[in-house]
Amino acid sequence: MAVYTHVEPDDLAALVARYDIGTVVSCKGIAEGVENSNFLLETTGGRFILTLYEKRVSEGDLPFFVDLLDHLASRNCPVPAMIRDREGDAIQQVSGRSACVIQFLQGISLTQPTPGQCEAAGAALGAMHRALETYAGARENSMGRHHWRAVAEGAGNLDAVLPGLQAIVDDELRQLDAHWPSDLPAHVIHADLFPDNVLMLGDRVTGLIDFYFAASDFRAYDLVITHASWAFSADGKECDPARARALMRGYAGEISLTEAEIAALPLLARGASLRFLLTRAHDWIHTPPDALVTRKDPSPFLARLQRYSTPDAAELFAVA
Ligand SMILES: Nc1ncnc2c1ncn2[C@@H]1O[C@H](COP(=O)(O)OP(=O)(O)O)[C@@H](O)[C@H]1O
Ligand SMILES: N[C@@H](CCOP(=O)(O)O)C(=O)O
Repeated sequence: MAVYTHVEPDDLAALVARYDIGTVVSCKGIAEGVENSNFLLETTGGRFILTLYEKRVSEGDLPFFVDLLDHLASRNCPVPAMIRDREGDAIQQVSGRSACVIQFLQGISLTQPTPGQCEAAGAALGAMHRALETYAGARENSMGRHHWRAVAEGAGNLDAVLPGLQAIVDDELRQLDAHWPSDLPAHVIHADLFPDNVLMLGDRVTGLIDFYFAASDFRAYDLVITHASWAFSADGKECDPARARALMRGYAGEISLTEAEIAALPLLARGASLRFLLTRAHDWIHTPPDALVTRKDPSPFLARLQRYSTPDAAELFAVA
């Protein structure tokens, strides 16, 4: 359960009173998620998500996320609307946190997607990338590769998370610095399109959510984040070829990767694996003991990093 900040009933009633959404019926903490405090808010006007933004979301970035979702909605991407109050404001203050009331979307977050669902997710990612090619906004990727060393240092004793991890991370950072590409197609990307951030009904994508890591970066980096999170077993040790191919096929139906992008995929995927390994290791050490949250295990992303480093890793990205 991700609830770091609690909302008093009077504060909630005052917040809801700013909107034309009726009055509060119930408000329950949501079990999924690790970054922000999320509540399922029921009012006499319907069902909404109330998000209070925590540690990794800066208040100054919120107008960018609101604008990004407006752009994607205008291009028919299945993203939730940020609800505006009577003054037209989407961003509020509650319990000392910035907060938004967000449209509730139907659908289920998957844990073990089928190949058909992977294909649909790949297609939704590709369609979103096409919509983002025309998006004028930009945001520096605060979780991008120039920040990984600082995340590693900020995490503390990595060997306490997994024995030998510090040396692995140091070596990987050196290799990625030496070989990271500099000139691939780039625009704003989602940067965290894990299965829990895609809502689906059967094989249909009903929602793309949780854009709070969205930033300017290589589109192929977004693709490998999705590959790493959709195509592997839960322990990160096995890449399922059927799921991987389906994901790549769905994406290829929307976007034709350049040769340089295809060549870079294994290295970008190592970077993506390191990025989530590091933030999970950081949170493993630093999550407050009283937070209602289930910490995420870093080790499956070490396993992915190792798989993407094997000589045949390019085969994991085959379309057929
Ligand atoms: N717009 C939405 N419609 C329906 N459910 C949502 C919506 N936004 C979030 N959720 C639910 O809340 C959970 C946590 O949201 P998420 O944005 O992923 O949190 P976090 O940023 O903390 O990781 C999601 O897995 C989903 O179940
Ligand atoms: N997807 C990341 C962490 C961010 O969590 P989310 O709940 O916002 O997707 C991970 O799995 O490490």
